[in-house]
Amino acid sequence: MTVFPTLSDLLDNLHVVSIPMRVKFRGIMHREAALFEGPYGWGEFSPFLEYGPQEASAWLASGIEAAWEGFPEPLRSHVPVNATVPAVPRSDVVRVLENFDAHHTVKIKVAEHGQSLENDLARVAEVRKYLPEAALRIDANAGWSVPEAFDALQRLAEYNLQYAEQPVAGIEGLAELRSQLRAAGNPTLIAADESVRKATDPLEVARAGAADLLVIKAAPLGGVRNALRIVREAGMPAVISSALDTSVGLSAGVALAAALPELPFACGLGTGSLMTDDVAAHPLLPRSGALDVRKIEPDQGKLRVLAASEERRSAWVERIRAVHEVLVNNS
Ligand SMILES: O=C(O)CCC(=O)c1ccccc1C(=O)O
Ligand SMILES: [Mg+2]
Repeated sequence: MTVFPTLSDLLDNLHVVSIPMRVKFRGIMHREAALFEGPYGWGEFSPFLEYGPQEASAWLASGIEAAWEGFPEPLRSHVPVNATVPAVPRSDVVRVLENFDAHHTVKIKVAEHGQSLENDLARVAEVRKYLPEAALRIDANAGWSVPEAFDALQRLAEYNLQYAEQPVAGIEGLAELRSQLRAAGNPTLIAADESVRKATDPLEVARAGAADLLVIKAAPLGGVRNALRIVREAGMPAVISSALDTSVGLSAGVALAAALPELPFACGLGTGSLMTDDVAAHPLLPRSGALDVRKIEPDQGKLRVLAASEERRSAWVERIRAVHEVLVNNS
């Protein structure tokens, strides 16, 4: 990065927000995010709370890129997005879907800790019953073993899944599952998510031929330009997805999706619909199943209403201090 803010540049106009969610996701009901303004606009820093400074440093680099460098030129004006159904009980599926304005593509979370395959099958069946024509994809967040994933994907074959995202942990597991499915005549495509965004080398999946496509998130990959380079070098189709960000963070994902030469699948950037509120006066919410490519500025009133407690703000200031130091030492 050519331009790099000091710690006080980041802290001088820091806003920490806590946004209530409509539905539990990754076990949380409130999403916290730190936002800051630089010469090019606003950036977001919102690594999940369990991430240490090293892992979180890519997220800070992404927020800094947005605020101190801006985004590359877009190649399109709209980005089609999927609806996302968290691992809710079957009885909540329709309520969740109703929060999304279009349903051409739906991603359904499965293999949640403490649930059974029967819960997953019921959830997918409920989505299909409500949306007979939608393209369906599942995301197991590495929650299955290879035999469990094989069994689950055989039982889900009747839904003609668009793809299965990170069905198992690890690149070897993905490759093994993929060849078992093909040998059994099951054509379900395999997408890698955690195996890209949490890997020491994000290109390893591509080299190993362990997946058919990549799920790419701007923040954990260090920002839009770095993610663009990874997609280019991987030479594989990419689906851009959110990290459950505010509209500021989502706008980095949208900028990334808009700058990709090819965008064959709907992106997982419609997650604003899972939140009760947002920092922008006009949040990045899907219209007719797509997001506009546009710049996002938080609204001062929203920042006030959604402000986190003093205690949580201090925790984020400490976190930024530690993560900024990692970036400085790595540069
Ligand atoms: O891709 C989507 O539809 C929504 C984004 C999503 O699922 C997600 C959001 C936050 C953290 C992890 C994930 C994930 O893809 O695993
Ligand atoms: Mg995923």
